[in-house]
Amino acid sequence: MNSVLVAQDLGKRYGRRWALRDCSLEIPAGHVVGLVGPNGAGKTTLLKLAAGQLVPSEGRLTVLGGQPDGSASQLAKVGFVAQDTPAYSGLSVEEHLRLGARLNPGWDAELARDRIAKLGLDPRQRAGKLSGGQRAQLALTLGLAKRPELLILDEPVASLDPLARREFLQGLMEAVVDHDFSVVLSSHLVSDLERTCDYLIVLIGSRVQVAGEVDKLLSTHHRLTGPRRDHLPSDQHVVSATHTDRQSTFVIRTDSPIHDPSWAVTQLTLEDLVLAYMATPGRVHAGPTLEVQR
Ligand SMILES: Nc1ncnc2c1ncn2[C@@H]1O[C@H](COP(=O)(O)OP(=O)(O)OP(=O)(O)O)[C@@H](O)[C@H]1O
Repeated sequence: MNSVLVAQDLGKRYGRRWALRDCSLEIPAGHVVGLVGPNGAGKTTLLKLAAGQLVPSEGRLTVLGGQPDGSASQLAKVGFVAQDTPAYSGLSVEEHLRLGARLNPGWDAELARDRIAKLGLDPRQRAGKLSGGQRAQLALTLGLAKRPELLILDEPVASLDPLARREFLQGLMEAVVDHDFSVVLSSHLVSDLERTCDYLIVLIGSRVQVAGEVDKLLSTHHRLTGPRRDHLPSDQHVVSATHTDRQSTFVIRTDSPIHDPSWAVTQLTLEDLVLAYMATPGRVHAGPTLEVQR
């Protein structure tokens, strides 16, 4: 597998406090990857480490085959759009583009100019006077015009209204089609990820709970609803379980078809799947009775 990022026992500590610890994961190339997890899971820390903005306290991290050490060659390969879509408020749009050109050897001036024109942004307007959506688009333009092999976006659309979010993500997707690069995108807005991402990682407490291609994840996770049972067989990977007095609902992960007629089997949306992992991270239930044909 060609990987854009490989982390092994990666950790980052601030004083005595670990922001990320024992994090191991591998992100394959050629995907738009959605990174989700609850507040404080370590997503921003992981993404900043990958972008070379933080130095690991322990473990190993390889991004595009190199160390994210802040070197010019590594910085040229990785674009980073940070959480607060930063821009220099006193600089105009045009000045941002000029700065981008000066700082990035692979700068695609035509892409940047075309994008700004298409967005209808006035090149003379100061970034501080742009709307949140326009500032996010400017930050995305700066990230794209670097022509990175990997573009990392940390909750870029969190503060945008639904239309601005859609336009931002559409712009991102068009750029991926045109220029063929890998993307890692963190967001709490799973419905946005559902439209955008083809690979998902759920990170909780620094640990990957589940990772894989979205289609595959959706086809191997099922919701079972039926008469109350406290447990499923120990070989079942139970992601979550909820019970009323008379009814049980399990979310399970399996490649096999389910033939037990006492279960109503329904498919999950990506949001259901993420919530199932977030509700009961890492829990695997054991016990009797589920007929699964192998
Ligand atoms: N500069 C810092 N100093 C001390 N602790 C920090 C620092 N940055 C992050 N942390 C802590 O590290 C943990 C992980 O933070 P991080 O921002 O990586 O999580 P996150 O998953 O991105 O959260 P959110 O979804 O809220 O953005 C949190 O407990 C946070 O308080």
